[in-house]
Amino acid sequence: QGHSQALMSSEVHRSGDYSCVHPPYKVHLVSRSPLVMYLEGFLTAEERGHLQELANGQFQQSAVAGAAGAAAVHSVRTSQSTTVPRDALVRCIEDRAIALQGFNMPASHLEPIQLVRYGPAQHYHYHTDWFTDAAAHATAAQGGNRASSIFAYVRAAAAAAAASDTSKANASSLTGGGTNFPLLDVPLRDERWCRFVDCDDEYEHGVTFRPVEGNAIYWENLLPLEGRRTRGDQRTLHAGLPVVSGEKIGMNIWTREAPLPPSVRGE
Ligand SMILES: O=C(O)CCC(=O)C(=O)O
Ligand SMILES: [Fe+2]
Repeated sequence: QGHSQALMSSEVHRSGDYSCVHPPYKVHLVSRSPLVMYLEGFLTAEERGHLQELANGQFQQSAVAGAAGAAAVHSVRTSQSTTVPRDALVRCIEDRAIALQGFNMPASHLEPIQLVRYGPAQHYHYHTDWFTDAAAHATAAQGGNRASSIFAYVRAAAAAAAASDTSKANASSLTGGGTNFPLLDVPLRDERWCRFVDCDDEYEHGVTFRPVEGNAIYWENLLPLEGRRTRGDQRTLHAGLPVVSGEKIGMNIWTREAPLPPSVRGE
């Protein structure tokens, strides 16, 4: 009796034998300005496994938005990426991203969830998630700019060995691959942070988050100007540092200022 009441009062969506049950993740404030929050346990092991299945065989060389407005494959981002189709589990993660941001933003503000994969030596050089070339990428018709980012660690492990491959190279666990925010001026002095951030890092280098499976970083990309105008916050500059060994898979959820056109958002 108590059990079924608990199920009824929490939000449970069913689709086939899948139920959307949000994990009780913990939020740790990293910075008030820019707003950065650390989300411990944002993705469950089931979700991480399912996301990797959806992406299996789909990864392609990542594109970077180029100055001419065309997506260009560029050495600043040597990882591979893919968007994932929106099934019941992916919708569950989207619901969580909306709830985190105050419930009242429609799902149409969310870009399709993107996964990004890095092998040894692969990295994403310093960039902002907000578009610096707003005229090309952030018009009202395109949903405006990227108001917030959620970056989660889906996989941080030894590379999945090919069945035929017994070499030791594939067996080494993930080293490197942190997410560095060089302009984030927040000395995280409590040693409890050291599970999540690189406490050995030089003070001048801002904050480097360790790739910890299931955990995520949330931050806001834009600062208000007068009226409804906004500008990008340069302090959100960040990089995916080079992976040294193993494999890293991350998940991006980008929230736009306004609804995306259905052609971008999908169903
Ligand atoms: O890989 C990382 O740690 C960061 C990735 C990133 O910033 C992005 O995909 O926009
Ligand atoms: Fe980024």
